[in-house]
Amino acid sequence: MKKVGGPAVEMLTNITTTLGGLMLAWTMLKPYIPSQLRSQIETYVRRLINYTYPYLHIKFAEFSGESLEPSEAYKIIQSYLMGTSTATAKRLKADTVKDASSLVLTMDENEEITEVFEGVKVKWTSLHVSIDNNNPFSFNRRSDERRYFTLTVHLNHRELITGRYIKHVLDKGKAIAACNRQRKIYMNTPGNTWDYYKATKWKNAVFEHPAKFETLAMDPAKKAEIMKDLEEFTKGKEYYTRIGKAWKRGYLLYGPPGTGKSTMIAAMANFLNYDVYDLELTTVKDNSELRRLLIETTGKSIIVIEDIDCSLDLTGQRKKKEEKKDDDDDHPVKNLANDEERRQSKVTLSGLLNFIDGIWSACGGERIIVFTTNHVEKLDPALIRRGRMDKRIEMSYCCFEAFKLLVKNYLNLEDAHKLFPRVRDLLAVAKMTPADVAENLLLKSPEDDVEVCLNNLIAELESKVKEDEEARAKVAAAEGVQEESKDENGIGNSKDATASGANGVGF
Ligand SMILES: Nc1ncnc2c1ncn2[C@@H]1O[C@H](COP(=O)(O)OP(=O)(O)OP(=O)(O)O)[C@@H](O)[C@H]1O
Ligand SMILES: [Mg+2]
Repeated sequence: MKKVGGPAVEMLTNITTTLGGLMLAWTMLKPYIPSQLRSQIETYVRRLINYTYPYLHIKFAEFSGESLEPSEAYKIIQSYLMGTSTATAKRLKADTVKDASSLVLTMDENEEITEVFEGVKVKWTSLHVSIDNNNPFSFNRRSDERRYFTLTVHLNHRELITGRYIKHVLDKGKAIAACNRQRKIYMNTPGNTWDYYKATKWKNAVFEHPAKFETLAMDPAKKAEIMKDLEEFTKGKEYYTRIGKAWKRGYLLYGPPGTGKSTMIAAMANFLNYDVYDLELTTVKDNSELRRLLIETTGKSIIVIEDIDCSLDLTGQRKKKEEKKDDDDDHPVKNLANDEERRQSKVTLSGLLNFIDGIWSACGGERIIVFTTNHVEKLDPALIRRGRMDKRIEMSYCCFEAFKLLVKNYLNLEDAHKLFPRVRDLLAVAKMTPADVAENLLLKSPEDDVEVCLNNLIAELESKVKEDEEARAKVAAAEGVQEESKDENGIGNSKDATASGANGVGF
């Protein structure tokens, strides 16, 4: 790259200074010059400036065209400049608040900063222009004010700046914006189908769930695999583009209540720094409302449909008839509560599948969709087939490793305890969820200590083992009665077969 130095720089600086003086004089004289002559002079001056002025200006306006939304480029540059201006600008302003605790500082209006990129000096100016507005009733901020960022650099470096530098600014700006933004949880609220403004809409709140993978009690190898999978997904933009697949990933979390499915979703959101859209399907009136809601979701988000088996009748007509009775037996409360909503909602399985498959390609990407269920066997295979649900994660009963993590979280106990071997033996046979184990590890009174909590847990595990044994004995007894009745009807049973084999009597 050719650099201008010595006398050339001096000459250009002189020209620039002279031009600056002339422009000031022009601004003062302008009102006294007839308009026709004025426009002619302006045209010649502009030509002269373009010919001699050695700098390139790139302007980024806050609002472009007729858009009511601030321009994406402006917002990204604003974030980018937060990093540089905090260190170098003399006048800063507090712009937004992160996590309700720390201020995010940005360069003040009409302030400028410089930085050096690959040895080239770059100047950023933040401009705020107020425009006289004759309409006293105007509520539109845009008609009164204009904000810009201007990038100034020597013309010699045009290629570097419009290529590598701008890319660097956009990449870094996006990363800073993601880091500084307040994460939100969005929930869809019931609305009125006939009135657009009262239709189901996303309402949001700041997302501050404390769940982390570090505190999630589950098999460590499984946890590490999930974290790796998520990490690869976030870095996979190029990969997804290359293979021509939308940048999304589907997770199905299944397992009994209290095994940590919802906690896992919160941990995922915190790990990835994503927003969460908690989609309550029972309040969505029909497929078109569902489509609108999904289109309104933004990138870097997790879209969650909890208890997919109870949300809607998404198991298809075929299964509906066969399993209607089973469903009612398994979820008496959920089914009664949702019965009315199910009748009203016209969201269909195929509607949901179409939107899951179709929407992503239209709306960019970086979205994760998570379904949770307590009854994976009841879901229509179409809903959870590979490609739609890329990863199925079973959240299971508490194992010893998970227990050790819960003890560390709840009782601050990192070392082994003399009661651990007993807990290990019991957990190997008893089915207890992490939620139930955690409940026993909570200190409920000032006298409680580690030993009291562990003894409580052991007592509950023992009674659970006993209950399970009794239940198994009952089932075995019932099966024995059935076997006997088969014998009486002259049908052979397995015991006879084993006995004859043992006696060496063959064919
Ligand atoms: N694996 C786990 N690790 C740590 N805490 C857990 C775990 N599982 C459950 N918990 C604790 O139990 C509570 C309930 O768990 P959670 O709501 O995540 O269960 P769930 O599987 O979503 O249940 P449901 O099927 O009823 O929705 C959580 O608030 C958390 O404190
Ligand atoms: Mg849950």
